[in-house]
Amino acid sequence: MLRTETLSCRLGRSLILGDVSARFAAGRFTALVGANGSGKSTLLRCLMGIVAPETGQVLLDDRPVAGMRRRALARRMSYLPQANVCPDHMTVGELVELAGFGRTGLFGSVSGAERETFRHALQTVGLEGAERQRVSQLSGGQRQRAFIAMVLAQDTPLLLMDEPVNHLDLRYQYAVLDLVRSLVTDHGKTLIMVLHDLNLALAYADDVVLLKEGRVLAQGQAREVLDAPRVAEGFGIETRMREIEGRTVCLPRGARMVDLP
Ligand SMILES: Nc1ncnc2c1ncn2[C@@H]1O[C@H](COP(=O)(O)OP(=O)(O)OP(=O)(O)O)[C@@H](O)[C@H]1O
Repeated sequence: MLRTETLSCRLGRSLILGDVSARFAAGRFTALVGANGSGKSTLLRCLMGIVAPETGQVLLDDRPVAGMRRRALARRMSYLPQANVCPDHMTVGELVELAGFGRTGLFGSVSGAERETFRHALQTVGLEGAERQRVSQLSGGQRQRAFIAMVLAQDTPLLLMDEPVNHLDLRYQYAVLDLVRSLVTDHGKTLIMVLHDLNLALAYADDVVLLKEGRVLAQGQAREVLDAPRVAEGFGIETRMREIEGRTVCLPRGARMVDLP
């Protein structure tokens, strides 16, 4: 289990996170939600040990992440940042092969099994056959899918993803979310994902951590946390929750919508 204990974080002079004690249960999909600027990306970066907390700590199976070696951490956790960059000349195949670094080191050779993992990751995001294409020459959504493949190919027990489906068309939003859901359900992986779409969080996530202004407003099972009063408090909007085919769906209230015939 990954958790933070009374974590606070300052960037420049601003306190970005304050007193955050969040739990990310093993073998579950936790969606990290909250308004723009509420601190979701900063919290993910603290979890990865990229940003050092001012006070408090991040614990992985009760051990402080701060004391762990980067390589050991890379075998346990993979991370997809919100903005991804790679050298201009890098191909899709080379990008995905970077996934082996945590296991083999930068100059280790790639085994047959790993090649199969890379191929499967590319197939999942619909980029099989694009290995020789330059990442810089792909569309925004295709590029995002290449980076998702790189993270999937790392095959770590824990995956942290920052808004991975934002630029994707619906087919690949669902393909990526279906896949990560099955990694959690069928393969026991632990997933922490920043998601803006509350309906995707309700459809795919087990748990939710809702941030507001750098603090945890609520956490727990998605359907319990995401009710209309909490969404109003967290996002400053009026919504209504409806049950459709046994699922909770969040709809805008008061917004002008198309009249039904
Ligand atoms: N390097 C930095 N220096 C100073 N402030 C920063 C820095 N990076 C982020 N911030 C501030 O920290 C706050 C939280 O940013 P963060 O990116 O974690 O929020 P977020 O919830 O992920 O937002 P979004 O939904 O817009 O992606 C924002 O007010 C942002 O301006």
